[in-house]
Amino acid sequence: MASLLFPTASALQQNPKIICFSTFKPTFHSTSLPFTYRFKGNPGRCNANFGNIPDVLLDQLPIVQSGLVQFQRVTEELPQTEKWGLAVFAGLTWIYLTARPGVLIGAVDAYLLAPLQLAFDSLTGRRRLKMTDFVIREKLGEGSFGVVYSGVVVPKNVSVQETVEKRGRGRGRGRGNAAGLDGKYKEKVILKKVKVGIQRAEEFGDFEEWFNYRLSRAAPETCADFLGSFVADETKSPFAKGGKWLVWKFEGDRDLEDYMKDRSFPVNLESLMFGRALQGVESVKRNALIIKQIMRQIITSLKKIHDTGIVHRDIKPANIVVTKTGRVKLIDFGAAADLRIGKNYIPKMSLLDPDYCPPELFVLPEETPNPPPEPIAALLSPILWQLNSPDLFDMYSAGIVLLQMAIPTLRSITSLKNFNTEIKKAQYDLNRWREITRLRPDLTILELDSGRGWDLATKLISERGYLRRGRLSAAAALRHPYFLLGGDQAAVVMSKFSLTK
Ligand SMILES: Nc1ncnc2c1ncn2[C@@H]1O[C@H](COP(=O)(O)OP(=O)(O)OP(=O)(O)O)[C@@H](O)[C@H]1O
Repeated sequence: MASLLFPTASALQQNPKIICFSTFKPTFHSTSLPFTYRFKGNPGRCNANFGNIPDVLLDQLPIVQSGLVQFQRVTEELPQTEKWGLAVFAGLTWIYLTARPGVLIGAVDAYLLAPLQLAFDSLTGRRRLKMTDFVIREKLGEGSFGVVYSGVVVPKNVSVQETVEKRGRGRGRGRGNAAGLDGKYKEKVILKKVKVGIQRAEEFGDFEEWFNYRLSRAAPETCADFLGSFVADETKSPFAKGGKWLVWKFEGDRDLEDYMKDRSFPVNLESLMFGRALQGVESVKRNALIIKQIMRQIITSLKKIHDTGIVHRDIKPANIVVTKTGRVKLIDFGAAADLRIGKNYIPKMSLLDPDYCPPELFVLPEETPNPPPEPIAALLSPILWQLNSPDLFDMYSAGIVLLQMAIPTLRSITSLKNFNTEIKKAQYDLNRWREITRLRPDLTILELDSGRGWDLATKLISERGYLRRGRLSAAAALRHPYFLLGGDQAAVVMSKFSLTK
């Protein structure tokens, strides 16, 4: 990195990488350098602060500079109207390239940041994981394409024979210390074994890896910290030679589904999220604030991933982990689709959990063709996004999560299934559902503050309206009165300053 701050004449002569953009006509130049740099007037007066500019960008500056000179020369000769036309065209192109899902930033990510990340990870050894780096603790779950385990990282100077931790005290999802492994094994991880021999499992494993790397660059705070992948080099249960494994940092003991199964929900999340800041608040209001904070975090994360062109497609409490600092993170990107370049998008294929899936079933209309090659898909993606608002798919699922958190009787699998049957009958109109339901929902939490929570729920759980819109996007949901002036944010801030947490 080179730091450029108020360059003086001598600095300009000494540092081959200083360029003053504000002027173009030459009065000073240095030829002792690989490029010829020209500056107008007194270079000591050039007072732009470039901050820390990476060398790789600085190397591009001569090209940019000469481009600007060329541009100025060309436009100088043009008549005024054409100059305006050019400016409008440049403006519209800029708007198009920066509109969601961000063709320009996507190209920077694909052609610059991803290779840089790969180079950095290779240099630091992050991409050289191997099976002997980990000891498996216990199986946490199994999906269609993978089996998930908790595990620990074997410290560098230690070699272990066993691949699976021996049973003992303190076992279980990261609780207690790593039993039998004498406390040296402090770094807990989550490992997902991609199933071998299952149709499309390997493909989904590769997609999940790709999405995790992409999000680790674009929106790292939204998802579990991805450590990389490895291929097992021998068969030693549960490893099978040639099988692929994905590894994440262990983010928390329980996911939102685990917390919601507990009768004390949402109070069981209070101390994690707010410390003691809600003490003294009346019970219903306290519950409402906890739920609002969880919902705010889920929707903020959704907004960030949607901004990158990614739709998660499997939002549900089991795919939301709560960290020990009270942060909510999204996991399981195996079903996600990047609609900027068409990654993991196959027309008419849905990989859904029917309990959380919106009525349209597909993220894009069924007649959408197979995506073209990635650069072309990327160029067309703002149009596709404007016409179809694929992000609203996740917003419906988020609405179901809100309803389940706020209405205790909707938390069991059976009652959620009944709800889905009823809401279908009510044509996905929550107000109509309220009149016909036999589930006797307690709507107290949603009815607080003049029913703001209920209003938000009705705008998330709905059919798509005119032009496939209607349902609130993540950005619009965050502007809904339910979140505006929400006391949950104030309580989070207070808990940060409180020493009693
Ligand atoms: N980084 C993590 N930190 C803590 N717990 C995690 C993490 N990743 C996953 N888990 C736990 O493991 C469970 C299963 O993970 P996940 O949902 O990714 O796999 P799955 O659904 O079983 O597999 P599939 O991808 O085949 O659907 C989660 O519900 C969560 O409780």
